[in-house]
Amino acid sequence: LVSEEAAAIAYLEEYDKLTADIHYQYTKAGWIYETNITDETLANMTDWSLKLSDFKYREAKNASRFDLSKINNKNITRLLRKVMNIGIAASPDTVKLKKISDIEGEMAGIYSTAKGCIDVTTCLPLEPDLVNIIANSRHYEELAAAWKGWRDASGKKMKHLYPEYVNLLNEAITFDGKYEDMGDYYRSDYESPTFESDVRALFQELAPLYENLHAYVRRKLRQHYGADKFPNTGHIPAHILGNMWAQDWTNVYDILAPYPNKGSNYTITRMYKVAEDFFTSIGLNKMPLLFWQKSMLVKPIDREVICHASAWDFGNKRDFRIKQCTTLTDEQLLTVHHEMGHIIYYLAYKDLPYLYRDGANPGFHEGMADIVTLSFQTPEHLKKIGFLDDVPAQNEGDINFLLRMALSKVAFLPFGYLIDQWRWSVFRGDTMPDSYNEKWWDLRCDLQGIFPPVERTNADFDPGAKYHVPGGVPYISYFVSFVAQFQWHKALCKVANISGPLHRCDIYNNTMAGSRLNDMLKMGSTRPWGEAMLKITNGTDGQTNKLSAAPLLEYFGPLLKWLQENNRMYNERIGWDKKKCPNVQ
Ligand SMILES: C[C@H](NC(=O)O)C(=O)O
Ligand SMILES: [Zn+2]
Repeated sequence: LVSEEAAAIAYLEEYDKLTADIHYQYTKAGWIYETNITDETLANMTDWSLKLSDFKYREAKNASRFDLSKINNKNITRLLRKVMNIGIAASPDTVKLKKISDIEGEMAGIYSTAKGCIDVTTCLPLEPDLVNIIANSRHYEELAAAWKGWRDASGKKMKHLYPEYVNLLNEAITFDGKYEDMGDYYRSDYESPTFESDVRALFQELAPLYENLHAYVRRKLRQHYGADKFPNTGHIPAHILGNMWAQDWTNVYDILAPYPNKGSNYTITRMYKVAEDFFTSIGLNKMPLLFWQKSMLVKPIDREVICHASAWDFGNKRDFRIKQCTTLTDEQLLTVHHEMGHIIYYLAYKDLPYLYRDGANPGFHEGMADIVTLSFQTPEHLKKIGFLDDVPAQNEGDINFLLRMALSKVAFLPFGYLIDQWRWSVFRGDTMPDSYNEKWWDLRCDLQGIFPPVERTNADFDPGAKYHVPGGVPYISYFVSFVAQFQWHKALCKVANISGPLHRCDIYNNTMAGSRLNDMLKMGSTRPWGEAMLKITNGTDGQTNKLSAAPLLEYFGPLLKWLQENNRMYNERIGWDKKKCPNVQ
């Protein structure tokens, strides 16, 4: 009699090959669609997504024949559970699954081909045109036109699709009774029953830092745009923060503090080479030749593409790509490092069983994508790589540098937190279609302290104006990433014996830091993520296997002190009226 375990091992070996092959086909179909949006490429992608669902459904049935209670090898049972954890593919109703793919394809198509009109004759794509207006214009009305134009052309156009999308996802995911709703399924990636309350506690711990940054930025923007633009509720207009979603404020740094513009002696390829050089300097992998041959690094001129930057693992251990409509800005240099960080993670775990080729949790993959940005943005480093012509060290003191980092790493926190607060409440049925937009602005006004520059009603669908909502991509992973990356930065700087304040630490060229990081990366998702966290933080002054806001607060400690003094000196109110939102019905 073949033991249950031996039979399971034989099955998993066969499964590993089959799943890699079909995922290769599915990923290739996705790539062909995203880099050339047509009816045919959409149909082909939908066809492969249904083939993949069929495969998952069939193999989940096959794997369920094993009696897990008779297998005490934790690795085998973890793999078998992953074969059976198939999300919405658990639904046998392939008509509904096809409908879900069709709606997703339609929403992604609307989002990626939308042209926002800034006046009666000028309609522009999001990237790079509208993004550049929001980043560079300093005219209130021009910014408002781009902000409104984008939302009218994207979210508003897909509003009618979202209610059915939510219902179909919930029907499919609750079919086998494992999950309460689609939000419950998304959260299960973190393998923790307390995950939702853990992230809420982290957010509350970080709120005072955000509120002090918000107060300072509001005062400086009020000086620039005039007090009449700022309601006495304390909110900041959503469209003057340099980013279409007000999630990253680095583009208005020039209003907030004097700082030289970025160097012009850069090319797109050099941006990628600089990023690669950082990873190889700490002992991590180079990009494979295929990466340079197959990636799409600039926006094509002859076809519609999905411009939102992304990193791709084709599942055959060789083919890894980035798709990015790269432009020459420092925000984009961050994104280049971000997407390449994903590729480094893929390369670190590429020889694991397919089921383990994943981040320890989704936030870890995003955290790895960002971790080097905490080192490479130090002024000394930027000068070293020539991205800055000259860093006026006397102006670029600690506070200016920390302020700049806070405009991306602190400003983001409420946004990274709130998207899935909205989405989870929709999947739970707490937020119904007739209050989608109202709930969205409740959260944006309450947690981010911003308000819409033009009237919003429930005819609008502003969540749909952010890529990840029509894209069906979870977002809490970015919030988790922003917390975890500072834990890792602190630990790696300790391992690298780099002393001094955390925000001045640069692990460039430090292979001890790189090898400690790689120890975590090569684990993939073989173990629950707390063990992966310990792999990095182990033995570095009291960090544990949990998420902790302490390293982020330590990194920005000097800035918080300065902000509190500055806000007090100008008698600037901290915070805003959380339950009042101007311009929202
Ligand atoms: C932070 C997130 N990054 C990403 O999608 O890669 C975003 O762009 O909204
Ligand atoms: Zn990412």
